[in-house]
Amino acid sequence: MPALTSIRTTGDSKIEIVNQLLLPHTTEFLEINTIDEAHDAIKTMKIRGAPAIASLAALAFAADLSRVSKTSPESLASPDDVRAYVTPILAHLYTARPTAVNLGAATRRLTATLDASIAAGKSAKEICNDLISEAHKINDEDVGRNKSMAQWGGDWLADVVKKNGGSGTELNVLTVCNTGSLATSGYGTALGLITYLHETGKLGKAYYTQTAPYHQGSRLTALELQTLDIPSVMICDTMVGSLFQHHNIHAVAVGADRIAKNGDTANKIGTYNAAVLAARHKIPFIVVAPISTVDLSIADGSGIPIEHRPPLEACLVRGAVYPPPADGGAGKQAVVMLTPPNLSLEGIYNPSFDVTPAELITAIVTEKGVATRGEGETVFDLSGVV
Ligand SMILES: CSC[C@@H](O)[C@@H](O)C(=O)COP(=O)(O)O
Repeated sequence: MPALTSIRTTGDSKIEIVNQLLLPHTTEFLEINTIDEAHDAIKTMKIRGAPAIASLAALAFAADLSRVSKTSPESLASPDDVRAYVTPILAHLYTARPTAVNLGAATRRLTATLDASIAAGKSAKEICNDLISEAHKINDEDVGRNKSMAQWGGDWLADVVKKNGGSGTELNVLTVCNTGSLATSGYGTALGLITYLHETGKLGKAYYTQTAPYHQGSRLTALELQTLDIPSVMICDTMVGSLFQHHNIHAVAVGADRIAKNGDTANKIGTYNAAVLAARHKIPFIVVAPISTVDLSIADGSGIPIEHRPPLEACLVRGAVYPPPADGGAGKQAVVMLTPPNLSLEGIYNPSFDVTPAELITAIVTEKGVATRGEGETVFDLSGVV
């Protein structure tokens, strides 16, 4: 089966996303026709995953600019008009989710394009064309770099295992959350590494946590692995320690929402738990993320803004009613409350991300290669990598 997709586009302005809140039981494509619809889709997690939200923001921006250039060209008559129009849009898109730096990297990159095109003395129309083409690049370049990261990381892991006396095949890799085609523009980051190992005959099994409370693992990673026919095992989030005690796991591979200059990494809640346990069991812990996820303006993890989701989200699970209908179709979609009625929402802690300190990370893989810590170092120096 072909890999899943999070965003599809037709022409220069039709954008559709798969509503990830309804997966894996219902595949519903939603049209994104305005900047506000893109902002809402990102904020409410109809689309999620650091690279995918940056791609949607960029594509929605391009579609909007292209539409306005055609329908009311008089509002974009001068370079100053273009700046006045696009600046608040980029600022608004940036507010949709705070932790994933890729969104900010995309809006900053578009602002830099605007500044450069204005400084070069271009006409308003040329500036708009530059912005639209740069926005498309943000989406288009994602798949290629994911494939590079997957290869760098997959080959590196096989070598490490061989150096430690293993065969470098039948590799069992645990992942957290969802980092595949649904979280990116295609192929994925950590899930891309797992896919690469599978494609090159080096994978034993992919293990993945359910990833409560949003269940990106049991809803999305399960679906992606099933679609790609990759042998896999799901575990509950609480089972990571048991898995490491009883099974031969060769690595943990995760994505990232923001990586500080010293390598401290924010990723889906539960990643830090897995890293602590991996260190205890001497299992390599690999972060796979594009360069755009590295934020050199933040010295260490204490400066990374952590999104707290609405408390109610931690009380709910989404899925389909069980048992499914006899005709083999998906059951009716349902949202079920797990907690007692009237439980105070003030008594619920719901951070969406945690920060794994660099000293627990064995390698950070980007499209440029594999960065490791120096001998005896507890941090990375990523300034040379970006
Ligand atoms: C390639 S995706 C990397 C991260 O964005 C991913 O691991 C993650 O934490 C996603 O969180 P989400 O809250 O689902 O957007």
